[in-house]
Amino acid sequence: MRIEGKAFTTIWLGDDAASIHVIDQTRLPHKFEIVTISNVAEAARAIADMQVRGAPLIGVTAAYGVALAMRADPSDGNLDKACAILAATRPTAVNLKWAIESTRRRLSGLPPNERGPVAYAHAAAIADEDVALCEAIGEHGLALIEAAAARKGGERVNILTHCNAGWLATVDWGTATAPIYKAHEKGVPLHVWVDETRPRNQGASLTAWELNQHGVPHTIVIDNAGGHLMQHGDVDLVIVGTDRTTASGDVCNKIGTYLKALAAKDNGVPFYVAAPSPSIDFTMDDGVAETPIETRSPQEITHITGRAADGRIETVCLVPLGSAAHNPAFDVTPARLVTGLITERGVIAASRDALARAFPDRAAKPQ
Ligand SMILES: CSC[C@H](O)[C@@H](O)C(=O)COP(=O)(O)O
Repeated sequence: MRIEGKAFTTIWLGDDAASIHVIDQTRLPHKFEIVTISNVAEAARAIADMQVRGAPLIGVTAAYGVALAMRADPSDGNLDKACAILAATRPTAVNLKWAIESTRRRLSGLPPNERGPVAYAHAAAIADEDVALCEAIGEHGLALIEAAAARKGGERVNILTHCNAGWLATVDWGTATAPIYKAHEKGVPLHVWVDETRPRNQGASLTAWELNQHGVPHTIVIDNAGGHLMQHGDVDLVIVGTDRTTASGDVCNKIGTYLKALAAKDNGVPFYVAAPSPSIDFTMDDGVAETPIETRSPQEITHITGRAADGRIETVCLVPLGSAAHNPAFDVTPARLVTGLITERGVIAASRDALARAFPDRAAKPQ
């Protein structure tokens, strides 16, 4: 993707071929700052503090985190320690576990002196694969947007999205945004309703920022507006991402996604989930009962950060002193509410059979 005319991915290797660089997503949309990560503790902190976020990017960052640890000390003990530190950062996005386990499998049989270079190559391969998966999702999702445009006789297609399942959540393209970028590039008239996504406002701060960078027409709405827009025919399709989709097609995604799916069902609006295979957890079945839901700090609800008129970044309190706040960061949308999963292998039903048919290689194997 291009930021102010310059091509960027969201994570890249430093000139020393050891440290990695990422965009600090806690500073957007106000400041575009690049952070250097030089060791596994810094990688873990960047994930936990959400300087990097979004399921696919969390996975890639963790893979590089293991590589940084192996460069410092390639012993078995340090491999275990690095994997444990990274795995403890965020519980919900399965890409984290997937990337750590994939890296551990790749390294465990190797002599320690080979582990550093192999770990870097493996992290780079995971990053490259993420770009390819997102691009394939883009092509399959493009067909859905083109079909909607054809149904509307060429009138603009209104797409609603939640949180940031965009370029910033991945290495490139995004998951939910890949079809949008592909359609926009192809000249399909479209407009995106961007849910602000309280409490951290990934929609208003991140999705809006990247759509702006790419000239995609969009409008930010409060999280509660989606049902109203759907009732009035203002949403043609919903496309969201996923942090963990189970073998039966239940979709865990940013808190508030479930309510959008209910409103979409009630209004006959197609509800699609862009789901690259590393976000599918074939070891899990019942998403509501089994998905570990991250609870984040109440301060994300009670306080808000923004840019003051004089340009200073300020954090202010929104609530009465003494009120409690509870901050579950994800919810689960049952498969019955999902029109389809846009995977790298095509658009499929959110069902056990369809997932097993599309991914026979993954469905049979332990994660
Ligand atoms: C493609 S990333 C996964 C989701 O689609 C995204 O919306 C999301 O929930 C990210 O959560 P975050 O808590 O910002 O890491």
